[in-house]
Amino acid sequence: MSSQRPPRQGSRAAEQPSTAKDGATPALAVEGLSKQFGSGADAVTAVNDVSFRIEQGTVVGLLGPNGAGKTTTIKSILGLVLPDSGRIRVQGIDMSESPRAAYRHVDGMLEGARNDYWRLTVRENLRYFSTIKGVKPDAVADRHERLLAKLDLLEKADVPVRDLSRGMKQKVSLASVLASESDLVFLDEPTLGLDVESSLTLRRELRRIVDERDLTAVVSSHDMDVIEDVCDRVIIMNEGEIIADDSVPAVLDQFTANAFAVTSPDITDGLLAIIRERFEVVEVTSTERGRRVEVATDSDGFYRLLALCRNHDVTLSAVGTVEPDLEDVFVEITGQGR
Ligand SMILES: Nc1ncnc2c1ncn2[C@@H]1O[C@H](COP(=O)(O)OP(=O)(O)OP(=O)(O)O)[C@@H](O)[C@H]1O
Repeated sequence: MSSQRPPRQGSRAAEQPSTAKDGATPALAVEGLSKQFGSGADAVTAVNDVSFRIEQGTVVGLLGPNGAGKTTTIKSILGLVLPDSGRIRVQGIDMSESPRAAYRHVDGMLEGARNDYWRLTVRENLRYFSTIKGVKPDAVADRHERLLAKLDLLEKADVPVRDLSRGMKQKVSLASVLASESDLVFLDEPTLGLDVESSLTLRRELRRIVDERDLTAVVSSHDMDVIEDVCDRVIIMNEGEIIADDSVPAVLDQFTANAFAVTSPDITDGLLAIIRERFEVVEVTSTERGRRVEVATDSDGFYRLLALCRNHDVTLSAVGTVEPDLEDVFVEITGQGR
């Protein structure tokens, strides 16, 4: 897994060398990408001068509220949308100069699915998607078997895709993308519609396969657990622009805790009412150690809360900060929920 740390927010192509510091060509380099839909008063700028690069072996989460420009960015890279301006290079190959050579490296699964052939069996789909990428399926048959095993699809390998459950179809979609031997894959909502356990398995296997094959992946998901579990880095878009670009821990580190929690069996309804009057209570839960009250406040407020508890003879069984997760960070910087 790559440990590269990209530049902070607002990096621009002009400031970036064409190769990474260690001399390696990035798996993907997007420079000054812009796309407007419509014209005149109805014009919508979907993507506005977006630049980023992704080193080989990195998994990047692409996030943003609805209409942020994620799909337009991905579709531009996949050649499904013609950008107004900008340069896209895959493994150093310019997409507009040598599209065929560039597309050999790229594959994607859009909107939680890809066009698997429903009449073909699972195994046949994998062979088909290898073939269209110019890979001889017999040469990678062992790899396909391992992929099917990892995604728990072996038992269904000879079943036509149309006869599978939704979750299984989802896994076949993912397997087909991974079977194509592309080294840059776009996965849009890879866990959409999966139950909790299947989602967990898929996340774990996806990460393992990516590491094993040194793949580069761009993952777009409304499920922040997917991003936190699978991604090394996160790019957040809003209104067609990149507003954050950093490793997942660094993005989280930019936000200090702004919520605190106290827990005690001594927190009575009366005290809770006083706390509610003085603080913004986020959540009250019952725990084995007593009532847990979470308040949104800064550290000064937290000390006032502790003093209030002390004055009411409350013996605290737990106190602590509530660390922000990616969901909190996302809401904070985009001002919108998912
Ligand atoms: N084919 C199109 N014609 C006109 N406007 C479009 C078209 N495709 C996208 N847009 C507009 O461009 C903007 C960015 O859309 P895009 O689909 O790229 O956003 P997104 O971040 O993928 O959003 P979502 O999470 O809802 O899929 C939106 O305002 C959208 O309405």
